[in-house]
Amino acid sequence: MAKRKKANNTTSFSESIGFSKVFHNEKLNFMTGLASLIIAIYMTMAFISFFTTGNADQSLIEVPRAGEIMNEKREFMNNCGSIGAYTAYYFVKRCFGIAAFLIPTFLIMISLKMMRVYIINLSKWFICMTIIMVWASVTLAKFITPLFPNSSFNTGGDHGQYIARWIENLVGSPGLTALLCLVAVGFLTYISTETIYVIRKMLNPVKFFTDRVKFEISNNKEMRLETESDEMETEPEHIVEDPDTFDNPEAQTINFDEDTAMQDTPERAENDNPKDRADMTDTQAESTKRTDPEMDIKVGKSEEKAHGKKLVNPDDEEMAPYDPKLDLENYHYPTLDLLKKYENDGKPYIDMAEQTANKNRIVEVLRNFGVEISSIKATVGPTITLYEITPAQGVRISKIRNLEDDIALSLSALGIRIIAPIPGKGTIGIEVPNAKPNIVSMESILNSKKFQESVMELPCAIGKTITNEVFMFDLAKIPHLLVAGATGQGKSVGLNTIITSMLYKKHPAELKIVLIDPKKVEFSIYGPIANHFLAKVPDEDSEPIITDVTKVVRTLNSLCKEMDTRYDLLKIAGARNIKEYNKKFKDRQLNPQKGHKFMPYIVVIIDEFGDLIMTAGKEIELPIARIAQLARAVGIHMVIATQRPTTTIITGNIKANFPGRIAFKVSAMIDSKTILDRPGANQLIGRGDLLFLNGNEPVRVQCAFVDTPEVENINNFIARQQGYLTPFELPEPDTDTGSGADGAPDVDMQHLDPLFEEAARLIVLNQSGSTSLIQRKFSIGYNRAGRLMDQLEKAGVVGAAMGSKPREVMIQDEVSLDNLLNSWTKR
Ligand SMILES: Nc1ncnc2c1ncn2[C@@H]1O[C@H](COP(=O)(O)OP(=O)(O)OP(=O)(O)O)[C@@H](O)[C@H]1O
Repeated sequence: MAKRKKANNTTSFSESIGFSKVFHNEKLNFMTGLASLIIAIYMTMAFISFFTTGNADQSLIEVPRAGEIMNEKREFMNNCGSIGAYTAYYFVKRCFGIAAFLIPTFLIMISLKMMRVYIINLSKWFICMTIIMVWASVTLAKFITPLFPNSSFNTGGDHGQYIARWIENLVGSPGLTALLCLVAVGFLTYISTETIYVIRKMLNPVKFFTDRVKFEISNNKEMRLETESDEMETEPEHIVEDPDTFDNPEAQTINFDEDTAMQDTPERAENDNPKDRADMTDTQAESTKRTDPEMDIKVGKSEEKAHGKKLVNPDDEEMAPYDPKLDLENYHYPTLDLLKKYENDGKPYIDMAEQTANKNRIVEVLRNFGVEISSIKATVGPTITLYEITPAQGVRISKIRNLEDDIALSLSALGIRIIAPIPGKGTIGIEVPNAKPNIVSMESILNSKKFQESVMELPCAIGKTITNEVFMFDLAKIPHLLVAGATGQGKSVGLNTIITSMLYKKHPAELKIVLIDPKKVEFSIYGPIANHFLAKVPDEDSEPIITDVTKVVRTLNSLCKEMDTRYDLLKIAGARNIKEYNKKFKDRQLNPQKGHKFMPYIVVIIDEFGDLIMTAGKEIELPIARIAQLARAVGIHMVIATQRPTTTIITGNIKANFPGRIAFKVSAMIDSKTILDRPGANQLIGRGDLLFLNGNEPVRVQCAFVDTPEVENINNFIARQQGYLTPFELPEPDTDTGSGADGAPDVDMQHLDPLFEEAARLIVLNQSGSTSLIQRKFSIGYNRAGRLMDQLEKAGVVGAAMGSKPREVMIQDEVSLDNLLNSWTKR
């Protein structure tokens, strides 16, 4: 698992003022938040009281005497005592005047955030409030205080007065006024671009009343229609930039390319139609002339509507498409400021001396072995440099391939890999690890245009290639992924990277994750988002992350059942896959009363799959293979990880059904062959260096690094928002016994399970008819425990199954149980 990494990174505001650590402890957070709230209220009361008592208390504060602060004789008039008087004196009188009220206001915001009442972007509010406070203090001192010449109270405080006087000395009163206006306008523009329109309107009011519609053609490719009117009935469309969501300006910029826009927007396509063009009125046609950008448009009187008969089917009228996100319509996707930035993020560090030395050594070694090359080119990646060699005419590729170890020796570096030839190019690649590897941050990956603009169903951005491109794949297309690598080489970080990138793109209504974690520690950080993103079989045990081996079988069987149900629904709906089905459902072509429902994607992530196979063997392998074979079309995808890439764990059955493979560094070539069907993974350098295979040739990728605090931040961000009431419920799996005529299962009571008697005693002693209790106590699989339970039902020890609840225990004490058991064993 990712250890906490100390990196030289830029810290966020909350980190720098020490809040980020506090934010991780819920109780501490709450109490600190509550304390700040009380302090803020106290400050506000002291400030208010200052207006009536400030003068009286001033002399006591300015000429302090020993012990006076104890206020034993109640010399201080302020309602909040001597501390209140001092606080108010300092902040209101000495600092910001009336504007000092913003200090307790900001404190209230901090407390509300810490108590998780609201999600507040504190850094943004801090900047805004500081600007307002400083500005207001100077403005009040300049303009309001002179209105009350007899008052000893200065509305802008000493700070305002001092700054106002200082600027006035430099630029005079008009200069100060202009400066204050400029700051105000600049600030309002920062808050909202609407300010620009208002100011334009104020500067040229006549034009705004006369020119209500204007066409603006900014360049040949773009044609923008700006309609500005005082009585605008429809709001102009703005692209709202949410600074909280993504701070990559490039990715937020939407370029409208003429060609694609014409294809994409139906309105444009219509206008492009020659017939429609002919129908355009002269006035409209003229409006598109670029040489005549300004014109009036008269809207002709529209035809009167027919009354009486309804032209539209009343049922169709309300058929707005179904939106699965409506349940959590205020859900905010995690923001990029939750992730860390690193030094040199995204930019490879190029050490020219190192590059030249490597090049010289490669050329020299090859020459020593009689291989001449005609050119060599280096591409520096985050952790690896690729040297592309073009051999001289007549040189055999196999000759260079055989020199792998010699080149590695001469470069005295581990992790050299030779790709001969590079697919699609007539060159040979030699990958050499950089002396100073760069960390690829998750932030740099998710903040890329490629990720933000991706329209993949399940986008997984896992890192950067050697050429520094963001590497992504669509898990929905893969459709199942096998991750393997020796311990400590970056598997867990890799799994977190996959989960994180999906969390950044998917709404809780669209994605459900089943987390299986036999190691018990890897996925526990995802506990807080259980009600948003996790799925589980309903059980008396509320833990949504499955750590118990016996429960894994149950969950996998349940997933098989969900898969079968989904296939049935797809069949009835006449859809070939989940995408088509969900589209039909959204278009309201499927009736929810007939069992149809919106299907979220389900991603099953199993860490340490090897452990499971060792303990439960076929019981695990069979459902996994079944899901892997069939579940693709119904949106169930699997990612399984193991640190033991042996053929006993990654069996032929598993391999055949997991076309997507990620190999982190492994110790032996044979392991690499097991995962990738070829060597290569044994030559990686670890720490997230991986080979991704899906089809032909593996791609070398440096996995993005996301550490535990980052994942916690993301999860807390999601957890603070409204979620569903429970994790997504998977169906109760079937036990493999049928039902008898009496409703009780068809059970073979001639061959009682050897654990029958012990299980009966366990149930009676605990007075709990729980299958998982039997599983846990005897460390047996779900199927066997289920069969035992059925035998106990038939014997009359427990009642019938009651869904996910434990069964009723029919025998109250051991004496009655002994009698019952005797009767059964005698038969
Ligand atoms: N992409 C990465 N970039 C930089 N360092 C990494 C990366 N991935 C992993 N590391 C480093 O390697 C360490 C081990 O990673 P990780 O915990 O993911 O290994 P693992 O294969 O899951 O090990 P185990 O199987 O024992 O859990 C991390 O703490 C981190 O220091």
